[in-house]
Amino acid sequence: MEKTFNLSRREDGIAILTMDVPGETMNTLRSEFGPEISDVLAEIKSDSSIKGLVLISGKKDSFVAGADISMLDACDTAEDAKLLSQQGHVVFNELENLSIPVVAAINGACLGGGLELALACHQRVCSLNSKTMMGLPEVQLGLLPGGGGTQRLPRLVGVTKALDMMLTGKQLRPKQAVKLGLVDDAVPESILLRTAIEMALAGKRPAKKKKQSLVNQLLEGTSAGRNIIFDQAAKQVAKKTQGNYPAPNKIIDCVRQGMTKGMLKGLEVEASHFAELVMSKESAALRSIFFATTEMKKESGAGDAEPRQIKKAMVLGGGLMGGGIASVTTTKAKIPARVKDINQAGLSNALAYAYKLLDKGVKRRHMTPAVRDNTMALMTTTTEYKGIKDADIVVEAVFEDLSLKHQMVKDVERECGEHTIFASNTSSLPISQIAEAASRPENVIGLHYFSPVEKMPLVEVIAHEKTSAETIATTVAFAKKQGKTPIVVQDGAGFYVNRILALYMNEAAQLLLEGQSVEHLDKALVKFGFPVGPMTLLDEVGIDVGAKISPILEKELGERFMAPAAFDKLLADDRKGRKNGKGFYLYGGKKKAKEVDETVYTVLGLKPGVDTEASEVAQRCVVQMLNEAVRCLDEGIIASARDGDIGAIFGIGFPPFLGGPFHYIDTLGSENLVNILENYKNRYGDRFEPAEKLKQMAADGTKFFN
Ligand SMILES: C[C@@H](O)CC(=O)SCCNC(=O)CCNC(=O)[C@H](O)C(C)(C)COP(=O)(O)OP(=O)(O)OC[C@H]1O[C@@H](n2cnc3c(N)ncnc32)[C@H](O)[C@@H]1OP(=O)(O)O
Repeated sequence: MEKTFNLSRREDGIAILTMDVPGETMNTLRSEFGPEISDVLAEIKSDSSIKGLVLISGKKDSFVAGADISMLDACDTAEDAKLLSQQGHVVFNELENLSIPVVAAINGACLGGGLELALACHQRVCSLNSKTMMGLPEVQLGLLPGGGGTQRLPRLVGVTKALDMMLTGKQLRPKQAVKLGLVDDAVPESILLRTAIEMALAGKRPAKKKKQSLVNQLLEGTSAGRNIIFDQAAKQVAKKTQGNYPAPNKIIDCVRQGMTKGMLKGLEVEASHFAELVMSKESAALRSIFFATTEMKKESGAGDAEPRQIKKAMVLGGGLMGGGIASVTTTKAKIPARVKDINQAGLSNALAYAYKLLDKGVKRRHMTPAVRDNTMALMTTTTEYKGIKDADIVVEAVFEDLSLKHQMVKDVERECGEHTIFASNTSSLPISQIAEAASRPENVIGLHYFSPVEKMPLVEVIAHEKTSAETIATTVAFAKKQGKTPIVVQDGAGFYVNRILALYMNEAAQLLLEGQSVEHLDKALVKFGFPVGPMTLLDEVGIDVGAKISPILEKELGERFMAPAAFDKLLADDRKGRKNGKGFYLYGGKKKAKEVDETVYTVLGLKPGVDTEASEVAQRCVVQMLNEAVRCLDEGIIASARDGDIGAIFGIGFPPFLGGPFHYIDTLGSENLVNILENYKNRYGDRFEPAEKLKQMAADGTKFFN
């Protein structure tokens, strides 16, 4: 069998240990490597000519991406998982206890177990390659660093900073890693190996400890101080996770026990907690998201169709969405974008949007002002159709007005090339209706972004029946370059995400009209696992936007989408939400905590105070979303349950620890869900009628995923 580890000796006594997993694009750690690495370590220990060791990756732009997540997925019992962690401890401890200096030379992704491997080395040097990132992202998989990271990281960089890294899963760039003390140096890739060799030749040295503030020294230097840190961290975790994610508290416990009772005890606790988490339903759900998104990265969205290259883009409309789209096009995809608006204000907004994003990078020191300015030069502006003949794609982001979009289709076909794609960012209008104005309908497609564009990872690529496969593939590739996760959905009012969101929001509105308070509603859905509650979301998206979409959905999809009429009173009272400082909440005040605008009850003629059990409030809203998601799958709006899960999680923040609507239905059981819906139908009306596909699955006892 081809080897993963290759040991080469130099005349100066430094040995180079190269890790290169055969046939893989990334190095990952697998238990099967155990015997091989143990043999290599034995060889090193027995060879007195070896004066030092440098560990490096044989992969381009990647050090080690962590433990093989598929290996973790294959664990049948907690004991299996515990053994994996303990194996890692044995190898990493043996590496750390070598008498010769061991230096990790890091280029590219160094994540999870990969960073734990580097932490077991005596020193670390990384390249300044833009792909060099270091972090312990296990918490994002519902796990914790099971290769000694919960013990070595706090001892290297301090408890506070170690907890911050492990509880957020943040990935550090080279200079950030040097500043933190995670690595000893960051050098150009061309001299990485040479630098590591020099460090090894210089002999074993204690890692450069970064000076800590007096407060931190006091806090971290005493058990009482550390307990304050741990208790504070636990409070923050409780607030952020609402108790829905077990990993963070176990990370805190590993660090607490290790710092209190010693590293040996800490490693023992780490292996036990790691094992429990590997077998947890939350981690299984989060791992399924990793596998799904990794699989989607390789899909064109249109079978074998080859995407055309996008060398230049145009964005019509420089407002909130247009500005965001132009910004991610230039700052992420590095594709020139020409923004057209009817006035300078819109153009200035787009420029300011991009500059603000880039300047944040300069302030955080991971971008130079020159890079910022060169990237800004990729964005040009115009109030006329000039300089766009060579645009490969035009993204339209103007008002939801069909006649206006028809005019733009005609303008683009007149002013641009015959292959130029017209991609509409419409959030509700069927693409087939927009394409009616096109003489080349095969070039017309929907490309629906979510606000804020630079943060929300999802885009919906909406094909109407005449959209060509090449147009789909090209649009999907364009979105991926922008750093987006695209799902291809079929044409239909509201597409997928807004369609399932609409019923969820309507149910929240019904609950409000029944007397639930705004804050009770929002707290109930945040407790369930959403990032924000429905009333906050409506304020953020815009009450006027929601009011515009509802009648379109009702007309196309039926009266279950009819929004409560009382909500018209909100618009009559000019309540649009955050955008005009008047909605369900107060805006512009000095208080940090958001306050409900109590006058909203007067406008709606309500006296709140019913406040039913939060779990039922949440369930009524969520089962509406689940039921409609099943209808979307049944109608072919989404191609798979996988896409439906990713769309809901990445588009509206459906709780990731539940794996998405379809994983959640499997967890609930379709029969159980049908019973819940039937019960609500009897109590609250036909809008809870279970989807036909769901009833069939309940009868057949089938699941969406095996
Ligand atoms: C011991 C404990 O501490 C437990 C752990 O270490 S848990 C694992 C922690 N590591 C991670 O969470 C990192 C996961 N990977 C990524 O975030 C990304 O893959 C990347 C940032 C490393 C690289 O991203 P990108 O350049 O976009 O490449 P892909 O995501 O497409 O990945 C390329 C192929 O590598 C496979 N892969 C990457 N990481 C892992 C992993 N940890 N386990 C298994 N496989 C991994 C990925 O599936 C791709 O494989 P393919 O065959 O090419 O499709």
